[in-house]
Amino acid sequence: MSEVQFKEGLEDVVAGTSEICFIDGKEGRLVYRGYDVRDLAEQTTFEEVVYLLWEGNLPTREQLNQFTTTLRSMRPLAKPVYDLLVSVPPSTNPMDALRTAVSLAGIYDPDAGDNSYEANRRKAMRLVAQIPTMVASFERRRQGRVPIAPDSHLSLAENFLYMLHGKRPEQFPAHVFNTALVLHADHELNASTFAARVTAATLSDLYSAVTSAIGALKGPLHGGANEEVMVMLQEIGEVDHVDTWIDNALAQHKKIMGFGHRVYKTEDPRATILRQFSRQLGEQTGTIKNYQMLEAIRQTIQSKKPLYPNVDFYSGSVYAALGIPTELYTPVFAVSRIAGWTAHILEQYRHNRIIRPRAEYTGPSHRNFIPLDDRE
Ligand SMILES: CC(=O)SCCNC(=O)CCNC(=O)[C@H](O)C(C)(C)COP(=O)(O)OP(=O)(O)OC[C@H]1O[C@@H](n2cnc3c(N)ncnc32)[C@H](O)[C@@H]1OP(=O)(O)O
Ligand SMILES: O=C([O-])CC(=O)C(=O)O
Repeated sequence: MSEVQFKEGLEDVVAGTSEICFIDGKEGRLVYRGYDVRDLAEQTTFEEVVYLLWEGNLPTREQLNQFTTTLRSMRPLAKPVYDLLVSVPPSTNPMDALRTAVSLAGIYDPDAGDNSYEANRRKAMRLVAQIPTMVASFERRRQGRVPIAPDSHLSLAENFLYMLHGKRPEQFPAHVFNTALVLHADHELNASTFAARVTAATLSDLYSAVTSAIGALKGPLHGGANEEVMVMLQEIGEVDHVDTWIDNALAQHKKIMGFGHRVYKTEDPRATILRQFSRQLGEQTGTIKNYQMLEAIRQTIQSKKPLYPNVDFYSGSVYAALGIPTELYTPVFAVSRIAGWTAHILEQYRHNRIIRPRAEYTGPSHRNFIPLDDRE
């Protein structure tokens, strides 16, 4: 029998060191490179946060101009990647389309095969620039429409909404979407980032690491929960039905999507900010019912259990108010989290040791071998 101690789900296990992101789960604080996410949320562009996560410091205006100019020039997709996205069946799950497009993009990356730091930094930039184009192009395909080419005059947040809807967004929706991207950019060793680091730690390439991460993000216990919250709202239907629906779900020990967190033992600070946007945008766009139902769910749950909303609880209602279809909520998470994944992959390459934990063996101990013809 193994002498190795184990914690189910690796709860509270410290699996590495990182300079990128700090979470105070008791106080409900999220910090990127020393900056509280509440300060960054209202005052920075997503591009500044990408720079911060990668470089460790906020850029000067000149550095930011150079950085965004390069990012904007990298938005168009390689032709085979574009062709893939407009040819897979429209019924394809958008996360599957994104995972496959990212994997294919790795083959056509001009730095493919080069695992130097500089090449990986350029690959990371291409992915931050191109994942929005991939997600929007596939959404147009799903709708039976022609993809819209990126507009290099627009910020990353504005350009994504433009590629989705075919018109430049108003200032407030673009600001809200930018803030959502800032809030989702990194979160320490969450499941998808851990998957990315495990792959990178074998010294596999950056695209393989990001493909691993996308697969992990898709699951409903992680990034996929934001879509499940909207499915739950549709199932409940009316604010008046919330109490009964939640009572039944809890009695059946069902997990309420968008609630609970491995690290936060209080409200997720990102949920607090997104709740305000959910209400504001809900009032402005006639989608306030989503917010009202979410608040009724929160009150019902919190009257029974010390459980708190996480980032996925309100994000869908914000995206719905921005005209983003439910099936895109998790891909939109990837549009932002690519910043954190790549920051962690680059950090892993800089101080690498293969990640290889142990398992506590719970199978049978010694058994006598029986030749094939003697087995019953
Ligand atoms: C971006 C993100 O990934 S944020 C997370 C998104 N995921 C979700 O919203 C899915 C719903 N939530 C969950 O499944 C979980 O809370 C997770 C996966 C986020 C965290 O899981 P864990 O840290 O393993 O917590 P665990 O499942 O052990 O829950 C601890 C206790 O809280 C309860 N609990 C946790 N989350 C929920 C929930 N969403 N609904 C109901 N009860 C819950 C559990 O039943 C358990 O209760 P018990 O001790 O009486 O058995
Ligand atoms: O940290 C986690 O486990 C999940 C999460 O909130 C995130 O990835 O943003």
